[in-house]
Amino acid sequence: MTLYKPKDRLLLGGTILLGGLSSLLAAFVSIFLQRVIDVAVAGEIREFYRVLGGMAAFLLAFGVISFSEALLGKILLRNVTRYLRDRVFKGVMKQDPKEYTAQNTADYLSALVNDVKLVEDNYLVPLLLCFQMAVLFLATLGILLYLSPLVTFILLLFLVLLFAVPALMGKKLQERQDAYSAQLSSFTAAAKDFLNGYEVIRGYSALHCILGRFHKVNKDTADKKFAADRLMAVNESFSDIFSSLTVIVIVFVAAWQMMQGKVSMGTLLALIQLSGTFVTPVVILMQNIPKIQGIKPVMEHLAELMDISRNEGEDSSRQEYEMQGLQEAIRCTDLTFSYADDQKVLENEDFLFEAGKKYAVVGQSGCGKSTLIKLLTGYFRDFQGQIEIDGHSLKEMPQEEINRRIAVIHQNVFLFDTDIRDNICLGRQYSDEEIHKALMESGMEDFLAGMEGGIDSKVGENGQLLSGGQRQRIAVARALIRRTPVLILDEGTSAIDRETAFEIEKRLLERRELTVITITHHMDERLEGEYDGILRLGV
Ligand SMILES: Nc1ncnc2c1ncn2[C@@H]1O[C@H](COP(=O)(O)OP(=O)(O)OP(=O)(O)O)[C@@H](O)[C@H]1O
Repeated sequence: MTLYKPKDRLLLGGTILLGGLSSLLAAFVSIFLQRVIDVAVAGEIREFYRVLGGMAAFLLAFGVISFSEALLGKILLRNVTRYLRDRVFKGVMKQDPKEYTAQNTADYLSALVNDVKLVEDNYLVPLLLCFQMAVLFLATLGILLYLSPLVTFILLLFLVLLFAVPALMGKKLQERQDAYSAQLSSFTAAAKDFLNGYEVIRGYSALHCILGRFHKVNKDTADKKFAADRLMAVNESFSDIFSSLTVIVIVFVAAWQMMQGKVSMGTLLALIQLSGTFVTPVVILMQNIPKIQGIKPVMEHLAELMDISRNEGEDSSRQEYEMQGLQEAIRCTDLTFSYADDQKVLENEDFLFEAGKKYAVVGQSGCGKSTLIKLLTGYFRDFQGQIEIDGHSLKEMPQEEINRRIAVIHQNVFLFDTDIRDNICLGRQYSDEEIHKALMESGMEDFLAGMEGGIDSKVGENGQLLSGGQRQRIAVARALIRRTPVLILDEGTSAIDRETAFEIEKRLLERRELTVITITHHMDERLEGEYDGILRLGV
């Protein structure tokens, strides 16, 4: 899985380099310490000031390098997490509808929020730290070897034993991290569900029951995290014991060597100081290596979501579709479709929707009317039989080409949490005239006149600041402004009062160039005569 853009690789290299350099400098503090003590014991005052000056310059360089390294590290984290979220989001949105709906949207949310955070905390930060600590460790080892080979040899014996611990725990921790990540996803799904159900919970006094469910999923999540943390605790306590033991060993062995006259007072103090810089990297490496090993399943999950690189074929087939609009007809031949293998929703259906004509599709609830729309608009393409738009097979048509020809006004309108204008234009540029026309045709002007912010009024989360009818009129305007030659109304005016709905539909049916397909349970009898064909599904 690629975590970095090419320019971030440079950043990573720079961070590692500076991190290594600052660790190297940190290890050399002990040499200054040794020098200053030995000079002081010998009473060499001039040499004492020289060492002091050197120390000041050294600290300055150390500060600059350490700050630059910290800053580069933060920039790297920002870039990588941003890049990861962008790629996961893009990958998820590019899935085909069947793949997309196979998982709960909370899974995607959890990947974007929790899993990316886990990668930051348990992979990126530890990885940078480990590089830095590895350099610090090697530098310390070199200096230790120079000051006292005996102490170094004893410490190395400890190490062999200590690195066995994270290696043994890595796999178990990986399993527990994986379980925690999956549980976080379930937690997000449940919390999202309960929060969305606020009105039902209040209206049916279901709070007690929902609190119980929340308590359970919350407890399971905390337990899964604790299971992983418990393993980390073993690791952490082992590290603490090791730290104390190392210092004790160094002090005793070095003091014994001093009594033998083999090391100076300065070397003894330098060795004591080095015990810190020897222990710290080892402890940090011990604590972080299992984290890095444990994050593998989370990274694999993110990689799966990112790597859905579907070729939507927008450019490759543009030539073929130069003909704009709908010239002749949409023809469905022997159309069969099922969601599950054993249950056919549509079976051997034939339809012809000719350009400029008006059709009503009627049928009882559950007979497959909305499914037919999903097939006509290329949402599901794994049907049997044929759908052709002006002779072109819809299965091979790029989505963009289908969207240029067909717009749907859905019964359940989704509105983004922005303003009315944005919900109509959906990121495209339209002239004031085009917007005005769409507002008029969708019957929106009346209700906009009563709103202080007009078309720039906020709609709230999924349009909750508006009424159902107002939301539906926005959906009508959203479809009309695209000026597609085909308009499908999936009960698209059911939330609007009868008279306004009649007016809107009548106006649409009067537009000669427009092909209209209305899906409805209740056809206004005044409009029946306006249709060129009434298709009955499921009879
Ligand atoms: N995403 C889906 N996965 C599985 N089955 C589905 C899915 N969507 C719809 N169905 C099933 O397909 C059948 C047809 O559903 P569809 O929504 O097309 O009916 P409809 O005629 O539009 O119904 P209504 O008039 O009540 O809106 C139903 O039995 C429904 O349970």
